[in-house]
Amino acid sequence: MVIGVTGKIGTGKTTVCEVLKRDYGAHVVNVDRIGHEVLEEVKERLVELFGESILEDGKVSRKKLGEIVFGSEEKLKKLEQLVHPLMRKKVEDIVKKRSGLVVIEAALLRRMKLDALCDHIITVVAEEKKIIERNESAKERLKFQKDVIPQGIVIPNNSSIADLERKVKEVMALIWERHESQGENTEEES
Ligand SMILES: CC(C)(COP(=O)(O)OP(=O)(O)OC[C@H]1O[C@@H](n2cnc3c(N)ncnc32)[C@H](O)[C@@H]1O)[C@@H](O)C(=O)NCCC(=O)NCCS
Ligand SMILES: Nc1ncnc2c1ncn2[C@@H]1O[C@H](COP(=O)(O)OP(=O)(O)OP(=O)(O)O)[C@@H](O)[C@H]1O
Repeated sequence: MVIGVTGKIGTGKTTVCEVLKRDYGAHVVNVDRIGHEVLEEVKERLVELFGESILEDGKVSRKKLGEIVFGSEEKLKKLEQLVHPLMRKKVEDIVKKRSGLVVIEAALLRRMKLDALCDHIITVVAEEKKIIERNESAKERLKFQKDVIPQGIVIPNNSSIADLERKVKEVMALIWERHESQGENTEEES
C-alpha cells in the first residue's frame, strides 16, 4: 500500500512520517532528499541556467540556489522543469521495488504528479501563524505553495505532538478499513 503525505512547508509531515515509520513499519520516501541527490546529477545544467555563483567548493549550494529560485517564480519553474521528471522517476522506481507500507512524503505531491502513485493521501494542515512560529523561514516558501491544498484525509496539526500522534492512529485505522473494503470490492469484481 502506498500512502502520500503532503501539506505546506512546516505543517508536520516529517513528524507524521516518523510515527508511520515507528508504529507501522513504513518505508518513507522523502522527496526533498531525492531532490538533493538529483541536484548533483544535473550540476552542469544548473550552472548553465543559474551561473557559477550556485557552487560552493565545487558542489551545488542549496542555500545559494534557494536564494535565487525563491526570488523568482520563473526561475523556480526552470529548476522544476529540470529536476522534477528525474525526481519522479526515482520515486517511481522505489515504489515499484518496495512491498509493504510505503509512504511518499512530499509538499509538492500533486504538482509533481506523485499523487497518481498513491492508494491513499494524507494532507497535514496547520494555521499559518503556527507554521511560522515553528519555523520563521517558512514564510517565504509559503508564497510558492498556493497550489498545495488539501487532498484525501486531512490532519490538522495546531495542537500538541501527542494530539498529532493520536490523530495519525485514527487516520491509519480509517485507511486500513478503506483499504480492506477496496480489496474486497476488487475481489468481488474479478
Ligand atoms: C531550491 C532548493 C535547492 C532549496 O534547497 P533546501 O535544502 O533549502 O530545501 P529542501 O529541498 O530541503 O526543501 C524544503 C522545503 O521547501 C519547499 N520547497 C522546495 N522546493 C519547492 C518548490 N519547487 N516549490 C515550492 N516549495 C518548495 C518544500 O516545502 C520543501 O519541503 C531545493 O528545494 C530544490 O531543489 N527544489 C526543487 C525540487 C523540489 O521541488 N523539491 C520539493 C519536493 S517536495
Ligand atoms: N504539534 C506540534 N507542536 C509543536 N511543534 C511541532 C508540532 N508538529 C511539528 N512540530 C515541529 O515543527 C517543525 C516542523 O515540523 P515537520 O518537520 O514535521 O514539518 P514538515 O511539514 O515536514 O516541514 P518541512 O516542509 O519543512 O519538511 C519541527 O521542528 C517539528 O518538531
